[in-house]
Amino acid sequence: MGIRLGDNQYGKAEVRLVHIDRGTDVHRVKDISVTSQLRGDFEAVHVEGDNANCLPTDTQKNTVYAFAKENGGVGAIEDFALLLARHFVDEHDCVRGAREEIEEYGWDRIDTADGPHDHSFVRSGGETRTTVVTKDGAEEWVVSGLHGLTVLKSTGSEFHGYPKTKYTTLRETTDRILATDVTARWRYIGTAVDWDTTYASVRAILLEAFATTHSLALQQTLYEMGKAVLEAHPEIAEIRFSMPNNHHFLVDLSPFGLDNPNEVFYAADRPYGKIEAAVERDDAPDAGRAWETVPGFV
Ligand SMILES: O=c1[nH]c(=O)c2[nH]c(=O)[nH]c2[nH]1
Repeated sequence: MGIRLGDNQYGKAEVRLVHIDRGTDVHRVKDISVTSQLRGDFEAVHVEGDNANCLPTDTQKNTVYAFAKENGGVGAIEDFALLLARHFVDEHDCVRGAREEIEEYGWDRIDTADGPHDHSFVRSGGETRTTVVTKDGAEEWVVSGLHGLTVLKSTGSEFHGYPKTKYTTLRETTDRILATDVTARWRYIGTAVDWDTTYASVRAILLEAFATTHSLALQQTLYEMGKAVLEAHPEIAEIRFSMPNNHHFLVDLSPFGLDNPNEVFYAADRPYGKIEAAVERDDAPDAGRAWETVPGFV
C-alpha cells in the first residue's frame, strides 16, 4: 500500500493590518485581514520534515506588513493580493502558486459639528469587501465579493404557487418582508480592472436590483441581482450568491384583541432559508482554479 502527499498549501491566516495614509492632515484608513498561502515544492517538509523549501509563515506575515510600507499603502485589495502572489511565485523557486485572500473592513469619517473629522473614524456597520487571488505559474484568477450586506424590503415581496404536500403549513402571501444578508463573489475576466470603481458599481447595482425587483421568490431576486451585474460589467464572467431568507413572522395579536395588518413581526434568527446560485455569462472563459479554494458555495 502506497501513501503519498496530496494537495497542500500553507501560509499565515488573518494577518490584520491597518495602514494610515498620513500624506495630508486628512488621514485615510485601510483596514484589512490577509490570508496568504503558498503552493509548490513542499513534499520534503511534509514527508521528511526537511524545511529547506519551507518559506516560514512568519516571513509571509512580515512580507504583508513590509509591502504595505514599500508599496506606499495597500491600495485596492485586488492589487495588493496580486502584488503578494506575484512576489511569492516570482521570487522563490520552490513556490509555484499562491492564494491570497483579503477582507477589507470599512471606516467612515466621523461627522462632527465642524464637518467630517480629519483623523477620527467610525467603523462602517455594513458589508465586508473580499477578494481571493489565485496564481498558478503565470495564470491568475481574481474572485472578488462582499459579505454581510444586510437588506430588507418591507413590501414588494410575495411567495405563492409552490407545491403543497401533507407537511405544508406555510401560508401563501402576496405581501411579506423580504430580508437577507448578501454574500456574493464574482469572477473577473483578466486583471486589467479598476477594482475600486467596479466594486462600488457592483455594490450599487446589487442594492438597486434588490430594491426595485418586485419579488415572487428570493431566488428570483437573486437572479435579477446577478443579471444586472453581468449586464453592466462585461469584465465579470459570473457571480455567485449565498443569501439567507431571514424570515419575519407576523405575530398573532388576536389574543389581545388587536389586529396586525403586516405591522408587528417576530424576526426569527433560525432556521432560515438558504438560497444559493450562480449567474453566469454564456461565453465566459473557463474558471480554471478560480473557485478551487473558495469555501462553501461562495
Ligand atoms: O423566497 C422564498 N423562496 C423559497 O424557496 C421559500 N421557501 C419558503 O418556505 N419560503 C420561501 N421564500
